[in-house]
Amino acid sequence: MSSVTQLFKNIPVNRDRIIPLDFSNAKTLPESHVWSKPEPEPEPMIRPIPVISLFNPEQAILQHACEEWGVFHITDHGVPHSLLHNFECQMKKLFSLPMHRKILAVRSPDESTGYGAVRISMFYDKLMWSEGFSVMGSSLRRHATLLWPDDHAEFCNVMEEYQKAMKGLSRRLISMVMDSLGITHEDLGWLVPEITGSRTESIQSFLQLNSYPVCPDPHLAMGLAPHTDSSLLTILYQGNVPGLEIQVPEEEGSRWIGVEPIEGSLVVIMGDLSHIISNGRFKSTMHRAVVNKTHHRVSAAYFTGPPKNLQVGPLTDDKDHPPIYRRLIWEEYLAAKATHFNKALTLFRC
Ligand SMILES: C=C1C[C@]23C[C@H]1CC[C@H]2[C@@]12CCC[C@@](C)(C(=O)O1)[C@H]2[C@@H]3C(=O)O
Ligand SMILES: O=C(O)CCC(=O)C(=O)O
Ligand SMILES: [Fe+2]
Repeated sequence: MSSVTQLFKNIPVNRDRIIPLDFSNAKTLPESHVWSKPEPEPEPMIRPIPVISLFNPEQAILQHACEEWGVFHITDHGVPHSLLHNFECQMKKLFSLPMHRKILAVRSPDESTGYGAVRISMFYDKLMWSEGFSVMGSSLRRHATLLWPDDHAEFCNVMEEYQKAMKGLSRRLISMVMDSLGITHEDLGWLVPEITGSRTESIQSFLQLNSYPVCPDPHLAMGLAPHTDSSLLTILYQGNVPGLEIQVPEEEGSRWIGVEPIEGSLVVIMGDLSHIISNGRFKSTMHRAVVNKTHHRVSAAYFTGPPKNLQVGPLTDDKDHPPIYRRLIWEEYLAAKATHFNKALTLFRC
C-alpha cells in the first residue's frame, strides 16, 4: 500500500459527505447546494494566460508563467489526440451510469480510490455540484469490476494508458520548470531514477476524474470550491467545456478569470510543493470550477509529488533569500492539507 493511501486511512471523510446528489433527477437547485460566490469577470486581452508549446519551450517564458500565473496551457505535449479522446469517452461512460451503479464503487471513508464527492467537501457547509472518481494505486480494477462486472477491460486499459502518458509528461514538465529556475538535475535526481540510478522510488501520482452535470441554476452553484493543489504540479485535462477559473490578485482584492479551453491542449497547475521548492517564487494559484446549464463537463487532474519518504524543501543557496519553508515529505504535507485545508502552507513557514 502506498504511504499516501495509508495517510487517508487516518483522516477519514464523514460518510454523508461522500455520496453526491443524484444529479440526473435534480430539476431545481436544493438549498444544500446554494452558494454565494463572486462572479467571474471577462479576461482582459492584455494579460492572457500563457500558452507554451513543448516543441520548443523558451525558459524565460516558462519561468514567467510559473512566477506570475502558476497556471498555463501546454500544446505539442506529445499525448496522442486519440488517447485524449478515448479517455474523455471513458470518463463520460462512467459518470453517465445510473446512481445505483456508481454507488457500488463508492469510496469508503478511509479510502482514496472510488466514486464520490471530493475530499475538500468536508471544509465547506454547502455541497458542490460535482461528483468524482479517484484513482490511486492498484485498486482500479477492483472498482471497475464493481461498475461493469463483465466489460471493464477497456476502461482500465484507457485509464492505465492515460496515467502512463501523464507520468512521462509530468517528469518532463517538472524537469523543465525546475531548469527554468536554475535548479540542477543533481538536486532532482529522484525525477529520473533510470538515468541517475540514485533511487529506486519514483514520483508518486494520483488521478482524479471530475464530473460536473448540467445545473438548473449555475450562478448559485459551485462545481469545485476554491483550493490550491498540494502537488508539485497538476496536469489538467478539461476537454472543450469551460469551467476552470483562477483567482488573480488585483490592487484591491482579487477577481476570478476563466481558463478557456484550447483544443488539444492540457493545462498545467503549479502546486504548493513547487511553491515551497522554489522558495516562494512559483505561484500555487487558487482555482475553482463553475458549472453551466447546457453541457455536462468532465475534467481530470493528474497530481504528482516526490517519491515516498523523500524530504524536499526550498532549493536555494542564495544568502539574500534564506529558506522560508522547512523541509518536508509529501505525505506530511497532504496530511496537513487534509486537516487544515487552505491554511496548510502557512504551517510550514520557517
Ligand atoms: C494527491 C492528492 C491531491 C488531493 C489530495 C490527494 C488526493 C485527492 C486530491 C484532491 C482532488 C480534488 C481537489 C483536492 C484539493 C482535494 O480535495 O482532493 C485535491 C487534493 C490536494 O491537492 O490537496
Ligand atoms: O475541473 C476543473 O477544471 C478543476 C479540477 C481541479 O482543480 C482539481 O481536480 O483539483
Ligand atoms: Fe485543483
